[in-house]
Amino acid sequence: MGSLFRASKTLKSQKYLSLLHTYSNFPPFASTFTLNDSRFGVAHDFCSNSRQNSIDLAQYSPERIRNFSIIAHVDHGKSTLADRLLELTGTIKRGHGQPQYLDKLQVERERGITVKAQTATMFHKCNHNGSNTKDVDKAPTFLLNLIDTPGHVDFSYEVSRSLAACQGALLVVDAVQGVQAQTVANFYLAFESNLAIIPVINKIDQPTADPDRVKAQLKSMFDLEPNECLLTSAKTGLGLEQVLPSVIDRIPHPPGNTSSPLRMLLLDSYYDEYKGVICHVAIVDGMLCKGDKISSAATGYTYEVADVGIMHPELTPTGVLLTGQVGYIVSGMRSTKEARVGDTLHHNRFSVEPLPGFKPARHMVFSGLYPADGSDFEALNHAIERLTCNDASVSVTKESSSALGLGFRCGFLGLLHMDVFHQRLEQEHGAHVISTVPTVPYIFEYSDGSKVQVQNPAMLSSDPKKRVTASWEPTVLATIIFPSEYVGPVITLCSERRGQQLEYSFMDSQRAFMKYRLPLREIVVDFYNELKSITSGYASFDYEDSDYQESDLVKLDILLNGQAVDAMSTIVHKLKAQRVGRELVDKLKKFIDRQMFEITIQAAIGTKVIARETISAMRKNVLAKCYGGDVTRKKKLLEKQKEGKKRMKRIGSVDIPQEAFHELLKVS
Ligand SMILES: Nc1nc2c(ncn2[C@@H]2O[C@H](COP(=O)(O)OP(=O)(O)OP(=O)(O)O)[C@@H](O)[C@H]2O)c(=O)[nH]1
Repeated sequence: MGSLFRASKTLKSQKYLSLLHTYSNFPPFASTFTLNDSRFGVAHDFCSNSRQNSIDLAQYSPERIRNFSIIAHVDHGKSTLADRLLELTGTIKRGHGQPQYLDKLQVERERGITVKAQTATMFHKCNHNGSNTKDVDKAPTFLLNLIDTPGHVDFSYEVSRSLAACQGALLVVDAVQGVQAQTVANFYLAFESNLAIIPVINKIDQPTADPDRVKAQLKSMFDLEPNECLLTSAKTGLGLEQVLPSVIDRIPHPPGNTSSPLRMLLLDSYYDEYKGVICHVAIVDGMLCKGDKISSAATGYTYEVADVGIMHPELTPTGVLLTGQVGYIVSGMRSTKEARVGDTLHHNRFSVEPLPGFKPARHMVFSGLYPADGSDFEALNHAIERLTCNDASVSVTKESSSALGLGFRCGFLGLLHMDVFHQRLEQEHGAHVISTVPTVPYIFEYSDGSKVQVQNPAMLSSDPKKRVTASWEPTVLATIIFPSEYVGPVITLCSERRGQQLEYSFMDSQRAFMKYRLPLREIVVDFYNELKSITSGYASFDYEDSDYQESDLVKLDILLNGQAVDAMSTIVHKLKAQRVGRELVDKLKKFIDRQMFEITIQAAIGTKVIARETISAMRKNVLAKCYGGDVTRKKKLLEKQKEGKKRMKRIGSVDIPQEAFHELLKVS
């Protein structure tokens, strides 16, 4: 495409026209496309659909496109920096009154974290040598696709997918906190994807900012040159003018072949009530027009493109997407099973070599999801299907529990991911769910020689002929960075969690760096909170999955009035069974209201009871504190009690509130 712009005006338009006719499904001259670039002198009719569209993408050859991500440790300022860049390029209004513009989900705004990668297309005039030109009118305009990514380790799958559409990344590091665990993880994700990395030291407005120390850390850990670091404050705007020129100058343009048949990578999708499935795509080769017929390499299904455009920052139809561009398509896909993230879409008339796609997500935590009201199973099914369209990293299979009825076993990338998924189910789809105790995927070997992966304790065979002869649990390689004065407590915590130290060094005089192999089971629940509390909030933590290790595992059952509640059983290390059993029983006692009869709560391994509590009988009288005769107040309290009961789950004869299930999740 580079030569395209060096060629004559006629050649340019002819080449585009011939490309369009070769690779689009439109017959020659039936479709027209308006090329408005004044340098061309003439306006060419090119594709009928873009006539109404004010943005003309035809003038952006790959040489004038930069696709980049913003990556960083949690809270180092990615979303704020993204806001400033969107304002700087006029993509959103300054003072638009909505900080962290790209954090669109309610859960993101409430928790102040990014959980979904978001793309926004910006246009910026700049001279290619990287300096903002004095003569703005003469400088060429670049099309910049910015992808804001989550920082939390549970969402690193989002980061690695986003990086597949990029050639470069801004590695944002807090000038006070310096390099943290997710800085290390994200750097290696970008490095292994061969991206150009621009270090950005942010928050330099802070009184305790120490950019020189951070520069030294970046040099010693990643060999990034101090003079390549940009110094910014996304809050005050200091130093921001260097960011986009550096992106244009230091990040290569997308490769891709404009004259090859269309190949586009499906990056993400979500369900829109009005438009159906909307897919985010990156055009790797060729071009796509509205009305084209495309096929999926994964499913073989064919679709007609009903709408195509860019996120600028909201969906903006352009009628066309060209090589190197990132945008969205609406193609009448009906379900999430059709929109497969990592799939290659191509014109149905040409068969193409599929793109490598993405590594499948590895699920770290499994949990059962059941409708709070058994009759809502279909509604929950529908809600999960819609949500997995926007979160392809969740695995879903149907399962049934004797206590909770029909439900789903879902695999998540971590506990925060699981929590966010629940919240989104409730907030975005109005579903009320009960989740079972999370478990990690164990492997068990039986006396008949068979081996099974167990994602649900209920799957463990109770057949006496099939005794468990060996068991294995998954482990992770954890990176922990923290101030050196906390070395003692961190080592103690890791040994309590059955960790094995692999590496121990100092990044500089103030910060220690440790690598541990830890059983996944030990970190999924509250390891990070504990680590934060023993280091006064200064430790950062990240992990990658590793091998399975042999381990002595047992199934721990919870019995209510002698009846086992399958949704509450869990698999634990034998040495920890006693403590975990006691904690589970104590928690349940706190959360189950006294009822008209006595309730016994027991924790047991096989037939051996290891902990027991009793709740004595009594009806909870909600009107006890309500003196006097205000009928409306009494009615209100009784209504509230009724509402509360609806949210309880009757197991055998015992009503268990939803919170009890949630509390059990926190026991490790
Ligand atoms: N003082 C100062 N504060 C900043 C700056 N940039 C961001 N912040 C603040 O830092 C906090 C985190 O900023 P975010 O932009 O949400 O960080 P993030 O990296 O996107 O966070 P995650 O999406 O959760 O990973 C917010 O309170 C911002 O206002 C800066 O340059 N200076």
